[in-house]
Amino acid sequence: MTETASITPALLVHNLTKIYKVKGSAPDKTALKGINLEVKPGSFFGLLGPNGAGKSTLINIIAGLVNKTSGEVSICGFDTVKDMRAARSAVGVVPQELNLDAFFTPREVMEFQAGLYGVPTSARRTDEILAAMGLSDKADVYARTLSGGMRRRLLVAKAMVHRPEVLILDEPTAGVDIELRQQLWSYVKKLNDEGTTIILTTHYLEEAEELCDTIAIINHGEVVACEPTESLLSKLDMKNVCLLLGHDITEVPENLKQFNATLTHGRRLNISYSPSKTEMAKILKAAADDGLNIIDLTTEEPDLEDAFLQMTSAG
Ligand SMILES: Nc1ncnc2c1ncn2[C@@H]1O[C@H](COP(=O)(O)OP(=O)(O)OP(=O)(O)O)[C@@H](O)[C@H]1O
Repeated sequence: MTETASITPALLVHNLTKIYKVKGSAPDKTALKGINLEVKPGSFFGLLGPNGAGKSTLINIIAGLVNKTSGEVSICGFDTVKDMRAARSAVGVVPQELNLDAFFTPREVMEFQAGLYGVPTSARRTDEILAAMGLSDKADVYARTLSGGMRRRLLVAKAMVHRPEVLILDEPTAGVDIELRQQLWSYVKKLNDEGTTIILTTHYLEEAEELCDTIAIINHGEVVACEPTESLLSKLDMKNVCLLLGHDITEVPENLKQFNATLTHGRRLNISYSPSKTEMAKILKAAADDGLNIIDLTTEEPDLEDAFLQMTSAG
């Protein structure tokens, strides 16, 4: 099926600016410099960027917690200002802070939230969501007795109460151990498979690489990249090759020095190169001219960490 321009984006951000007014003589802080973003419905979208890049500001504007300075944001076609109620019902946000009322139980948190969003009792899924988050046996204990990981999962459960079409997860796995992280992801993936659009901010690049079909990188309040994960990675003009030798050497041989080869072990040479500028055949010829006996060769593609560093190092 060909995509048509008429599909309503899950999230549309147009020319969005945020300037924080700072008290006193300090200059105002521009956190977002006219950014544009489009998230397709059903996408698993990653929002990455170094600390202070503007991710939280963006998420808080989408969630209606921070006022924008200029520009437009719409969720599933609803403008966050003109159609505020509809926009808010279309989105669920899992915040970074573990802000839960200590004297509510998970069941009460869920029921209270369902009430706030007007979810009829017959349509509530408190037990189902708590079970999916591994919280069934904690459903009736005070939130203050829950561990950090459990609180995080309760916040995810809470954000899902009104079945939002778009779920935003702001650093959801910070402080969550590996096993529970897997559990969280399997539930979030299931929601995504069922059609929920997921927007994720994370510092775990491998997590974004594994989960997200599209990734935006934001730096200094600007979007520096936004494209399908695979094409983002394939654009990186960098590859690593590792040569395993049949004999020990003590230093990088003469002909391979031009490729900035490094000796990581008596029999292992690593070379990073740009495929567009250097042909592998040239590296192999240099190695042969150096009289090296290569018994094995492995190549490595760049990962998201490389992309991230490359895209954010310019600023
Ligand atoms: N209330 C505020 N008043 C003034 N400046 C602010 C305020 N909130 C954020 N900023 C500034 O705006 C910029 C963007 O901050 P933001 O929290 O959105 O970044 P971030 O990408 O979410 O970072 P992190 O990954 O650390 O959460 C930063 O320079 C920050 O200091």
